[in-house]
Amino acid sequence: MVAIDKLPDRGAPVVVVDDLHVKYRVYATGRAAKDRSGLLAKTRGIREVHALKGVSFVAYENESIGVIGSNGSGKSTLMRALTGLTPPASGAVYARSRPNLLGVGAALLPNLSGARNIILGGLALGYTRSEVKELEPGIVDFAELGESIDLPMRTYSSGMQARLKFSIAAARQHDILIIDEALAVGDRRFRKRSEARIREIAETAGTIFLVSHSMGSIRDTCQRTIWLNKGTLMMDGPTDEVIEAYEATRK
Ligand SMILES: Nc1ncnc2c1ncn2[C@@H]1O[C@H](COP(=O)(O)OP(=O)(O)OP(=O)(O)O)[C@@H](O)[C@H]1O
Repeated sequence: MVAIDKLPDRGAPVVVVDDLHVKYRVYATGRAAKDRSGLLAKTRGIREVHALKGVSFVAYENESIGVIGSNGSGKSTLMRALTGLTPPASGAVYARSRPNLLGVGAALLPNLSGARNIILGGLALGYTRSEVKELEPGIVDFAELGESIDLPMRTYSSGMQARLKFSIAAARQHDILIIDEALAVGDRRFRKRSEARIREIAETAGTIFLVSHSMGSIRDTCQRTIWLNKGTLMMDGPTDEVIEAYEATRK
């Protein structure tokens, strides 16, 4: 069901997803079950997971798009496909510029201080060295980590780590920014501030995808929402309508 024409005025198209299919090939070890002849049962071997099954949509300038769906519905797969990290089995993703995934986590090192990780995370997101230096005080302020900024990151709580990651990624304007569940672990006050920052990025010509299980965050941040179910696009339209339909199926 597509209710896209009910959305307000559109800017230029920024991302086009065209009949996107993604498949994972996994080696299943299977259970050590033997059949009656004493041979291993055929639960082992390469198995294919068809994670996205023909997803299509267009994202425009200035949009914050919520991405919802139950566990395993394909949300993270779709986001990784947008960044080019996961190749399509068929179909295509066209983007005006390379989308940045707010998941600098992989690049951050637990034994380095928050301050050193700001440099590392900034570089991983493609900021220049001088940009990182310039942005650093703002990042430290936004993360509100106080003196902990000089302690190793392994001493941070998961909420503190999430704040640092968000602050690094949101310090700069992005053309296309993908935020996958990063807000879920922060406290309420930080969540509100991050949501405000997301709206700001979207207003100044960015396009944001926010993947979340928190309908509150999606409602407060996104005018448009995409609902994925078992790898297919169930609905794409105004957030209130999509969340209402999604919640109706979960009662
Ligand atoms: N690296 C991988 N290798 C094999 N299968 C994978 C891989 N990543 C995801 N999958 C499978 O693809 C499907 C979609 O997973 P995905 O992580 O995209 O869902 P999701 O909607 O983001 O879930 P969640 O809400 O739990 O984060 C699932 O069946 C999952 O098991």
